[in-house]
Amino acid sequence: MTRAAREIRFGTGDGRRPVIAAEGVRVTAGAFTVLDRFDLTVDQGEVVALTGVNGAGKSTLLRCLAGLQPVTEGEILVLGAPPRDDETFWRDVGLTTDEQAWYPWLTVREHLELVRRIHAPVGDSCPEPEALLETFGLSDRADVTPMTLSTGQRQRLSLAAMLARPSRLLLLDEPEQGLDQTFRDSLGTLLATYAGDGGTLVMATHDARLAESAGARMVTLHGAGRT
Ligand SMILES: Nc1ncnc2c1ncn2[C@@H]1O[C@H](COP(=O)(O)OP(=O)(O)OP(=O)(O)O)[C@@H](O)[C@H]1O
Repeated sequence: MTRAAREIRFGTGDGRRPVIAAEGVRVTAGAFTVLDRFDLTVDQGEVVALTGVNGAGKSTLLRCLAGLQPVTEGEILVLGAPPRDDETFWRDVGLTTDEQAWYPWLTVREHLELVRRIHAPVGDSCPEPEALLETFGLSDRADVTPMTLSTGQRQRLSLAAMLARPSRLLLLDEPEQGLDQTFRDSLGTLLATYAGDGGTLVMATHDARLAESAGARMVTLHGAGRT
């Protein structure tokens, strides 16, 4: 029997809040202002959906929250400190972008087992690989390598791998990419469960239905333009 998305549980909370506090964030690229005096506060257990037209600055904001891009002005605190691209930060934070990397000598199942083993002891805080394979519809592809999966199946694996280890904050850039509508609905349930179990999630998305099914608060970015 397939394990339904709503049956998966996560153990992610520790009571600190807000998880994200961004104030007066300004990001420029040459003469172009990408974000201008942007504020965002996200509490533990919240799901926030960043929406807006192409070029509105959603991915840029996610990169800033992940410590991968500096702000020109303003301040960002993530889990109580400025985000920094180091192993301590990434132990707490999961990020998905459209850049995926796989080991060509490991199967789909082995990728999930590897993630779990690296983060051991994981205990009950994360679903086991077999449960993730079922929930993400990858059970019959568990013994092949990721490069032989379809685009949508690889996106499923990417999301499953992120949920295979403990985290306190997930930053997702258009997680709906490549996913069929049925699985998008399951993903919304999974993300809502992650937040319900104490995790915090910020995602850039063009899928209002996914945002709604994840129980997200919508934050619309408008871009800024030439200074
Ligand atoms: N390094 C850069 N140099 C110049 N312009 C940049 C740079 N990075 C981002 N931009 C510009 O900033 C704007 C915001 O880009 P960003 O990728 O954050 O938008 P987005 O809202 O995620 O868009 P999409 O919905 O298409 O993914 C775009 O106009 C982009 O061209």
